[in-house]
Amino acid sequence: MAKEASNGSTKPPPTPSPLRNAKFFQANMRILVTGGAGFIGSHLVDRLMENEKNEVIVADNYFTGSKDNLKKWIGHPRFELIRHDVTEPLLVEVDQIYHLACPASPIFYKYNPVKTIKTNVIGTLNMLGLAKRVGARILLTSTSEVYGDPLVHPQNESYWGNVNPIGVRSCYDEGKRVAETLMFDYHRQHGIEIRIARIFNTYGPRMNIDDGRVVSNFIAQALRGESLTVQSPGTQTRSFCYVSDMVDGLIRLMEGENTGPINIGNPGEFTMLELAETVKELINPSVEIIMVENTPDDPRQRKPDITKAKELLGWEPKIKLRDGLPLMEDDFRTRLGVPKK
Ligand SMILES: NC(=O)c1ccc[n+]([C@@H]2O[C@H](COP(=O)([O-])OP(=O)(O)OC[C@H]3O[C@@H](n4cnc5c(N)ncnc54)[C@H](O)[C@@H]3O)[C@@H](O)[C@H]2O)c1
Ligand SMILES: O=C(O)[C@H]1O[C@H](OP(=O)(O)OP(=O)(O)OC[C@H]2O[C@@H](n3ccc(=O)[nH]c3=O)[C@H](O)[C@@H]2O)[C@H](O)[C@@H](O)[C@@H]1O
Repeated sequence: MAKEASNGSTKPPPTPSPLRNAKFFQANMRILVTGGAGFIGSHLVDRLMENEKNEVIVADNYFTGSKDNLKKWIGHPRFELIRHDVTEPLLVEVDQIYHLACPASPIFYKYNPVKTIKTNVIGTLNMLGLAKRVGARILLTSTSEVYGDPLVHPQNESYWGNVNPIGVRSCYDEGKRVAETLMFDYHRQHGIEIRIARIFNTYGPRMNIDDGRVVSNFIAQALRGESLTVQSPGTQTRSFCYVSDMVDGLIRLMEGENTGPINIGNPGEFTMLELAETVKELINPSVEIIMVENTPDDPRQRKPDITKAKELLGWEPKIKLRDGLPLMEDDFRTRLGVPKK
């Protein structure tokens, strides 16, 4: 049983699938990754596939993800890729579910907000229903956006947040808040084994080139020789975690004994102007930095308090921003066809 934050009595977890006792059952761990064709999901799949005891099933509707991210596993006997939208029920027999499916870049989650909230609410309900039916443990990738425009800094998990319920970001941040609520209600009411990660801004290879998020925007702009677009006022802060650190944190959370929510992120905090200056210095000193208009409800500051992750998961990030940016640059150069001089 998970140790923590149950906020009330819980039922014991449901018994796992009868397949567990079947005569021809293989001792492999079957793992479903929703959103596994996306940025974080595909890196997670790479790590899970390294373990020969794991069978991995990816369910993705390819809204922001791509088969390309998984091409090295297509056809592998321990890997299966399903075109599936999580707003529809899914019937598979699995032991663990990493539930990532949801567009993450503000440009994409605001593109069809009704679909985004359906993905967060109905999609999470469907995955919890699946977890209940087969007795699987389920991990939700929630977000630091549940803290909204935070009035507490840095943010720890006991902060309830400052979120606009009717703004243009609400489909995502309120959607994730409901998803967290559903996770805890299924845990208390049905004994489902849950894990909640509150992910802070993550970057790395395989982000969509035109993803719209700040790190990928600045790197693509620097490589194309375009001006770096800092959205005003430029003093807003974010804390950036390299994707391999993130994947390590997610797996530790899934394998550990704590429900969470647990912040997973890198506490190194930068203003967007500082980030632009760093990208300019490291990638293309000849580009300009320009100030452009911002979007509504942009959080002014964000930095994770990772005390819980350190104590409960023995996790902390290893890769500093200055070391992670060049790793991402190499991947973007290859995809944009811009060789190093
Ligand atoms: N990258 C970050 O900085 C960050 C920060 C906080 C939380 N998260 C969370 O982590 C998860 C992964 O984020 P990412 O950065 O890899 O984003 P991403 O957009 O690259 O990946 C999301 C994946 O989910 C798929 N998807 C979207 N809607 C779906 C649906 N209805 N049914 C099935 N698949 C669907 C997409 O096609 C894509 O492959 C998301 O849940 C996101 O909210 C990410
Ligand atoms: O980590 C999180 O919890 C959330 O963070 C991000 O949302 P956001 O921080 O707004 O991400 P970006 O779009 O990358 O913006 C970061 C900052 O950069 C600024 N920005 C963005 C793009 C750009 O070209 N220039 C620029 O200055 C934005 O105004 C914002 O202040 C992710 O996109 C969400 O998926 C995720 O859940």
